[in-house]
Amino acid sequence: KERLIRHLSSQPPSPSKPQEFKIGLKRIILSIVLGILTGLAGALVVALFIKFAVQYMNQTPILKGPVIFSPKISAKTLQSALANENQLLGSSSNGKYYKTVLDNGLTVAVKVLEPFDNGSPERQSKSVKRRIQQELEVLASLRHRHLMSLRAYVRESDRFSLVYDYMPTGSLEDAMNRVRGNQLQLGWDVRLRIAVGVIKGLQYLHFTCIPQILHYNLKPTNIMLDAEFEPRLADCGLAKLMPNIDRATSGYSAPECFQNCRYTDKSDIFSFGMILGVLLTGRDPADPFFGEAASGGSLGQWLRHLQQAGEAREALDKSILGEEVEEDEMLMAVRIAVVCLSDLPADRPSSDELVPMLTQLHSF
Ligand SMILES: Nc1ncnc2c1ncn2[C@@H]1O[C@H](COP(=O)(O)OP(=O)(O)OP(=O)(O)O)[C@@H](O)[C@H]1O
Repeated sequence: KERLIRHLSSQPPSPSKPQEFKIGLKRIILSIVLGILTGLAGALVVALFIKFAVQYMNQTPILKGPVIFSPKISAKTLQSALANENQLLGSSSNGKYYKTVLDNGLTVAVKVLEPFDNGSPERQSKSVKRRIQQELEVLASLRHRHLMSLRAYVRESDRFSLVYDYMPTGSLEDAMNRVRGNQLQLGWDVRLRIAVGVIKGLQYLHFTCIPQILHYNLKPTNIMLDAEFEPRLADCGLAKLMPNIDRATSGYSAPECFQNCRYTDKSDIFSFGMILGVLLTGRDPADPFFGEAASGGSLGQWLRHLQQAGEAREALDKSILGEEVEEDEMLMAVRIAVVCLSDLPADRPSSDELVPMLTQLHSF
């Protein structure tokens, strides 16, 4: 009996070491598997959440009527002004610009874009409208001294109208046409100020905006001038916005645009080089002179040829020649224009590099 009591009171025989190890291993494996399963379930929940969030964002309602970003404009005055017959300012395959006076006396320029939809299915057309609407919200949020601010937009069916401030001085194209017709004198200091303003506007789009915004259609008709001839870039990003817009037909477009290659910030820089060339020479790139063999076939080739031959002075607009110091600046500016007009995008400087290059030409 004594032996039985001693046996009952003693501890149960402890499991042997390998058994203990096996149990521990099982527990570890079980916790790893459970951990992986929980992780996978969590990832699935997050992925589903993102999917629904994206779907929800895509489902943002398509706004009808005017969307206003300026306190000076009301939806009612804008709609009644748009219903009137307005003065045509400019026209292209992408749309028409009209001058409109609102009831409160404010004069605005309205770009009526060509309808973006040509019989595509309802769902596709809705997603295009949503995308355009989202992009317009981004464009409306841009604020820079050298950019035209989008003041409002109106969507009617499959057509968008964009509202900007009216600029009485018109565009750089208008100003250069008056210079060519001897109706306006634009000195080198003003022309350089215009070039600096344009490149600062591009620098903002290329380096301050996140994600980067490209202009896609930089040319003198899209550079507005204020009363002091300070430039403001118009139609920023519009060419990308509209699915059926005519993109690569401007004489200011980079060679890669015609070869169906990727459009980059350096393609905008090529257009800037053309604009600098126009400011320096006073010539229109569409001038028949550039069609002749003697000119090399384009404003860019002509400038490059004269610069390499050490005859860049020949290219300068006679009406801006004068002081020697200024002429040195102009010759430096010709070199800058030529490098911006390089065939290879990688050989062109960025807008960030061009701002100091141009501002250092002259102390502003
Ligand atoms: N905000 C504005 N204020 C005053 N005039 C303007 C304004 N916006 C445009 N214009 C006038 O309209 C002209 C440009 O018209 P439009 O944009 O239709 O031509 P485009 O630039 O050749 O076309 P696109 O930009 O579609 O390729 C300018 O040269 C200018 O005379």
